[in-house]
Amino acid sequence: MAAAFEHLGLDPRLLRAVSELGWAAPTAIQAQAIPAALEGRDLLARARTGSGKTAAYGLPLLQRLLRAAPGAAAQAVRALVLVPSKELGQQVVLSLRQLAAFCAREVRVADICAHTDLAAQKPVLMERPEVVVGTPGRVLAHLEARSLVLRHSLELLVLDEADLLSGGLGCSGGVLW
Ligand SMILES: Nc1ncnc2c1ncn2[C@@H]1O[C@H](COP(=O)(O)OP(=O)(O)OP(=O)(O)O)[C@@H](O)[C@H]1O
Repeated sequence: MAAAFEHLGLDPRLLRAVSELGWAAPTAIQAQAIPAALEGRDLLARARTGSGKTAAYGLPLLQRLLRAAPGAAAQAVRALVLVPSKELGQQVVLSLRQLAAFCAREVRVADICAHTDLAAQKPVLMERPEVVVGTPGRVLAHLEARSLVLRHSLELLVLDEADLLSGGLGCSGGVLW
């Protein structure tokens, strides 16, 4: 039987969010992935659709950002989640915000997936959110415009639905989901 969420070493604020969502126990992918990710290991995970992969990376990602939260003066983008479509991105943002509901001040999640004017998204990034969720095209455009700077602050990279992303990125490493 899978371990209870309480036995995974998660921050009480994350446990409270999980409880509010009514989740009784981790799914199989969550029970396997969360302890390994909390140890800081790079992961490549695959599970069927609807198996709870978003929280499998989302919970350890949030935990890591909470565990070593720098002071407000050092605010910067620390985690990047790349998604293949804006629709998936919106789902991921919603899930991460639900999981971060009780630490929303410490960990802010920005959505730059929408295909709106770049200038309209810049204020979101100027807030220096800890987590950015975006499609490769949008992220690249913001990097080129220097409205997104990752070089000195990025700690965590997630490639969600990496099989759909990899053609566009030509990637062969990182944290793949
Ligand atoms: N431990 C859990 N207990 C109950 N429900 C859960 C649990 N973890 C996730 N869920 C719910 O299961 C649903 C599917 O989760 P999620 O979207 O993360 O799956 P997924 O594996 O990423 O799916 P997809 O491959 O379609 O993106 C969501 O509604 C989520 O809230």
